[in-house]
Amino acid sequence: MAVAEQQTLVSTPASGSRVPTVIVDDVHIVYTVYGAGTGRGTATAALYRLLSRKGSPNVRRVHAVRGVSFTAYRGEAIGIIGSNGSGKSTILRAIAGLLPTESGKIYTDGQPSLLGVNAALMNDLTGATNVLLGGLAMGMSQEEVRHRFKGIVDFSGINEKGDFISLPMRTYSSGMAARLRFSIAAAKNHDVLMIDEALATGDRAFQRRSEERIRELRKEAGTVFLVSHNNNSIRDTCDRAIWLEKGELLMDGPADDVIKAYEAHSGK
Ligand SMILES: Nc1ncnc2c1ncn2[C@@H]1O[C@H](COP(=O)(O)OP(=O)(O)OP(=O)(O)O)[C@@H](O)[C@H]1O
Repeated sequence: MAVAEQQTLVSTPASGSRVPTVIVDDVHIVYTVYGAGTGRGTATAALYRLLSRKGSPNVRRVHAVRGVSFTAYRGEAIGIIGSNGSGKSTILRAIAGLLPTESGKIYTDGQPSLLGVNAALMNDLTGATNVLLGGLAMGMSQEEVRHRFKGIVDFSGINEKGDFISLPMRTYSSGMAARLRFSIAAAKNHDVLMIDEALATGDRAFQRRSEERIRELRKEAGTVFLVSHNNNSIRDTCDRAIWLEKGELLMDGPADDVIKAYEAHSGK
């Protein structure tokens, strides 16, 4: 794989002008899948090929993002919408520097944090130890994590029904794990914070707290990207939305307008 085309943005804004935090310039992203079938024939034929182990392993390319360009500015919360497989997670992973681009360039101001990846949570360790590790992984000092510990646990709501924070993460439901991950990540101010469907797993009370925190993070001058299939979540937290479909950018504009067009398209 080629080296990721993510570059640091050196911004020297004139006073009063908007400060760009992420520039995505005509980006194409292609996954290479090794050992894939050719896609021809029936499922039975594919199973036969698999069992007979004949032929060389096939390589297939999935062109997930096609010529996408946009600029994000400080203080914006941008919703990324589109149907399943339209390239939303892929573009976020590329902005985080986790995927190389096939062509095009991504410039970022600081290190973007992709929620769920930067907070390196470990299943066999307790929630409490994960709060410490996650905080350290995000660059906080031990003192800072200790100072924020209670706030993080309270925000997550993990201890609402008993002392769960001292149990290993593997005993948590997927919703509880997602809430703790969000709470750790949201404890720090980020230049660019990207949240991929994290809000979908929490209950309504947690979603409200998270949306409030996203609004605060925006005020603290960061840029927030939110990938979600919940259009109301996007409407409540984002002023701008980007609509991807089959890897292409179909629309970029005020969240209300873009969601309206998307809903009309998807018949919701
Ligand atoms: N690791 C991978 N290897 C190969 N192809 C992949 C990989 N991850 C995603 N893809 C493909 O890239 C395309 C875009 O996927 P992506 O996960 O970015 O979509 P998405 O819009 O986030 O979807 P969803 O709403 O279902 O989460 C899809 O065709 C998918 O099959």
